[in-house]
Amino acid sequence: MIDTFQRNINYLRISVTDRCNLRCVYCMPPEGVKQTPHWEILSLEEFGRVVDAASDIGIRKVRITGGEPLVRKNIIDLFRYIAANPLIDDISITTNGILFADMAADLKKAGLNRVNFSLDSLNPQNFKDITRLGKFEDVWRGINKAIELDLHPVKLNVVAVRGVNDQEFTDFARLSREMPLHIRFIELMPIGECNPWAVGNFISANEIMTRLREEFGPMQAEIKVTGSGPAKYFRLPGAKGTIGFITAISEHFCGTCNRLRLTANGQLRPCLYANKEFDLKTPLRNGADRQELANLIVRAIRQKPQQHHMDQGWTDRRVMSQIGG
Ligand SMILES: Nc1nc2c(ncn2[C@@H]2O[C@H](COP(=O)(O)OP(=O)(O)OP(=O)(O)O)[C@@H](O)[C@H]2O)c(=O)[nH]1
Ligand SMILES: C[S@@+](CC[C@H](N)C(=O)[O-])C[C@H]1O[C@@H](n2cnc3c(N)ncnc32)[C@H](O)[C@@H]1O
Ligand code: SF4
Ligand code: SF4
Repeated sequence: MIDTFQRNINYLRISVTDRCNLRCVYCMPPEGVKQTPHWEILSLEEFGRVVDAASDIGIRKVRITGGEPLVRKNIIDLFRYIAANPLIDDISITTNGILFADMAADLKKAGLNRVNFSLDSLNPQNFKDITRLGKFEDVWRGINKAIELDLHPVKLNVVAVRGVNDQEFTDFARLSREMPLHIRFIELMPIGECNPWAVGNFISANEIMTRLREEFGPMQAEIKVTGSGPAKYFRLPGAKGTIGFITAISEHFCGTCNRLRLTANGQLRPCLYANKEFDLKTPLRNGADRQELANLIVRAIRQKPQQHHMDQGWTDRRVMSQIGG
């Protein structure tokens, strides 16, 4: 569906749980966030009904995220359900990768097309410090499994944080030379847990680019890596993979925004950064049919804002793990 600002909204991101097996420093406090009661979280069947209705009004791509989507019980069933919808042509996941390796083959069989891993450090100790709970080797095994199973393009999300992983940017770039990985540096957004800490530790994509050029020389702009997101890609000479930038702060991409978000408790959120949400849980549980749900989704899309206002601070009660990144 085309929204008020002539953007084609064809991408739905679903946060299937607000729970997570890690506690990344920029995303969650050490004790985790207060969990939503079980009954408030949509069932897999309810998520499936929303996807069906959304596909009727033009959603073609679905990303499963969280919290950590792979901690959700029976999550593979949801992939299988979505894959059976002939209108959906791309099913992807954003995961911290801890549980991925052992589930990869089943996920692929159920319909997963591709995977984005969040990995902020290539150094096992630094990785542990950032995630508080994670083991680097588990994620690394997952990444290799994704390559082996041809879940291409395999992307790595690296949230850039000054004093935390900026000493590793060149290592990540080197990795893109050696392996068929698309490594995306994400500008830290002042959301939830890391606001206002994020402001002091922010590194712009421009600064990262300058550092990489100093080390590797000019990079070639890459026209397209399969995906629905806002990253811009470059390639080092002869590299198997690419380097991408997600410039949510320094150069926002709201003008070409194509997405909607559904939170784990059934709220449709037209913009990551605007706290306006549309309740789908109540109608779902009151027996709304596919057409009624589709009408509600249309109503939400009509109120999608033109752009974010991150400069005005974060006033939402939600944190990133509840919105799905
Ligand atoms: N401001 C803003 N940031 C976003 C948006 N979508 C994604 N991001 C940021 O980009 C990060 C990576 O997103 P992913 O979950 O990997 O998905 P993607 O980049 O849309 O996926 P592809 O389809 O593979 O391009 C997110 O965690 C956010 O930090 C958005 O709509 N607005
Ligand atoms: C919230 S996580 C959910 C999925 C999964 N747990 C994971 O980490 O991939 C989705 C993405 O949001 C990113 N993220 C979380 N907080 C962020 C912030 N404040 N600024 C930018 N990206 C953030 C994470 O790095 C991750 O790539
Ligand atoms: S970024 Fe992902 S893995 Fe890290 S705490 Fe947030 S939800 Fe969990
Ligand atoms: S901040 Fe909102 S409008 Fe801008 S790209 Fe993200 S979701 Fe779209």
